[in-house]
Amino acid sequence: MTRPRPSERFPVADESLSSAPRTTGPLRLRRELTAEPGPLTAALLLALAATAATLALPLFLRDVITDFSEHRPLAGHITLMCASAAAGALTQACSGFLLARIGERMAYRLRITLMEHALRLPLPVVRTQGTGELAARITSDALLLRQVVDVATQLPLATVTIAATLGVMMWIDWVLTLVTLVSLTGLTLMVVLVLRRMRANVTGQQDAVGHISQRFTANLEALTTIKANRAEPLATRALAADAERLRSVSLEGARLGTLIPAVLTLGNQLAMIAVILTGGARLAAGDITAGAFAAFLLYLLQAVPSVNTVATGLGRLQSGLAARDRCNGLLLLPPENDPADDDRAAPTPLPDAPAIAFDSVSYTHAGAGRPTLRGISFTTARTGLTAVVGPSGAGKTTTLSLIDRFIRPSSGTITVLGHDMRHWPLNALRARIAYVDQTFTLLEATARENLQLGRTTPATDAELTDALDAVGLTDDIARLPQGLDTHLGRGTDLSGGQRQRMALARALLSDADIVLLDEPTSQLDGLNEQRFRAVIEDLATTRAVLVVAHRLTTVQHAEHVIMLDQGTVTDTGDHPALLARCTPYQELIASQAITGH
Ligand SMILES: Nc1ncnc2c1ncn2[C@@H]1O[C@H](COP(=O)(O)OP(=O)(O)OP(=O)(O)O)[C@@H](O)[C@H]1O
Repeated sequence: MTRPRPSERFPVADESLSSAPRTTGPLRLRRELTAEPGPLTAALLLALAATAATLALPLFLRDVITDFSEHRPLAGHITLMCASAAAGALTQACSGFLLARIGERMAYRLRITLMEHALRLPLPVVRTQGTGELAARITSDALLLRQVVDVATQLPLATVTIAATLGVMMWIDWVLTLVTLVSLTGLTLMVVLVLRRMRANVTGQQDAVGHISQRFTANLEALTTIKANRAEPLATRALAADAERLRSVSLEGARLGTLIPAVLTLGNQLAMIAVILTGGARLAAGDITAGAFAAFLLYLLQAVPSVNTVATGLGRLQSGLAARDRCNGLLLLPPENDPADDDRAAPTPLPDAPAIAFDSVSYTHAGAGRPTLRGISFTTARTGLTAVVGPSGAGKTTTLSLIDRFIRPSSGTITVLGHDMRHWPLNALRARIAYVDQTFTLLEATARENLQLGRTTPATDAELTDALDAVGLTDDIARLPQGLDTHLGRGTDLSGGQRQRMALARALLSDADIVLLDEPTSQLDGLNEQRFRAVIEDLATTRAVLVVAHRLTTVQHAEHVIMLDQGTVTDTGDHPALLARCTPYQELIASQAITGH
């Protein structure tokens, strides 16, 4: 089975980006910065040219002044000066644009990699991480990383400038150069100390950003409950505490940020004092001429901006490294599919095997004190309706989650269409199963796209119409502003019952062998419930339908009922048989947890 290419999973606006190298495994900053060596070299050369043009200006100015004093024509040198200024501006702009382009492309690749990886994480891991925390990686962390790109040209240029200046200084006077180097080493040590603290601080800031966006997202998702319970002040207090944490850690960052220029100024001044004192003594001793000493001081002053550039560049690099570590915290979480999935062929279903077979399966939710499922065993036929019943918290949803491999058993074996679940590549397994969960969430996409999720080939209009008719949604969809092409979510939404029927229509349109339905009638009225029963009975003639049921009407029509209680299978059989012999089942019916609507 081949894995879809990135451009198939995420649409690529700029075609050239689909061939841009993408990160696999942990993110490495150097590899990312040098992912496009051609444009990066061009940006570096253009920046060099801009620097050269700027450096040439004083020389032309000197010539113009000489022309003035010697009454020679000025046109030639003025033209050269203007051309040099224009070339400097142009090359600087081009270099800046190239760098911005490299940075944006790097952020694009990074965001795609992070989003793709997050979507492939196991559901329990995503829940533990938190949606807001994960979202912060593709917003603020990616932004920090994007800003590191400028450093890729600034640092080498400034380093070359410093090295060249030091070379000339060494040529003028090696003793003074040594004094400068010792002073600069002291300065470097101080800056390194501040930078180390800055990196830890940036990590703290980004964690605080993730924390606050997590809580805010969770509150927005629960807004109806918050409003209904007048819990806005409570929610605001918790958010304010997070905002306070972010403020305090950011202030500490700002304090460190202001330390760097202060340390630089102090270091530069100390270097200058040391050089003046030593130079003065050498001048008095006749070891250096006044002209050479003046030239040395000028070069020292010229090196200062480059030293500052290196220090601020290293500061940005620390922020980038902190963001890289946070991104790697996500990228190093193992995805839910096995690494070997890509190379594994999907097994062929065995004709006589049951659709699903559980053999002594146990499962404990992460963080739960005791097992949710304890050694459950059952089988379901290749076609027909199986109802899973049991009191609330018995483990019904957990059982369905195991079948679609959202979670993996702690022990025991699950067989799907005759093959151990571990032998199915994840995509191939899920292609065999249609799952309608309790939330009936719609994607922010058109009604047509929502209906066809999970299909390998697009459905024809006739197939869509048949599915909508079967679940009684034809009129509801026709009333939407653009019918099937109406974008759902945000402004235009469907009711709970309509969404439930959309989910059922999606199951109808799928070519899955197994259909899992988790309490599919909870939001349906009487008429739609009858429709629903007809649909699942129809589905069950050709597929295995496993339904978590709370209504007697559904259970009565099931060929097979699995009674779960406190994580164990209490009994299996058809409705009359269980009613006759299974006390927990009788109690369930009597307590009207299964109602006779
Ligand atoms: N993500 C989770 N983390 C920890 N425990 C969980 C998690 N999800 C479910 N549980 C626990 O597992 C047990 C079984 O939950 P499950 O959702 O499977 O029950 P159910 O039979 O479907 O219940 P209901 O009919 O109320 O939907 C419950 O006790 C529940 O508290």
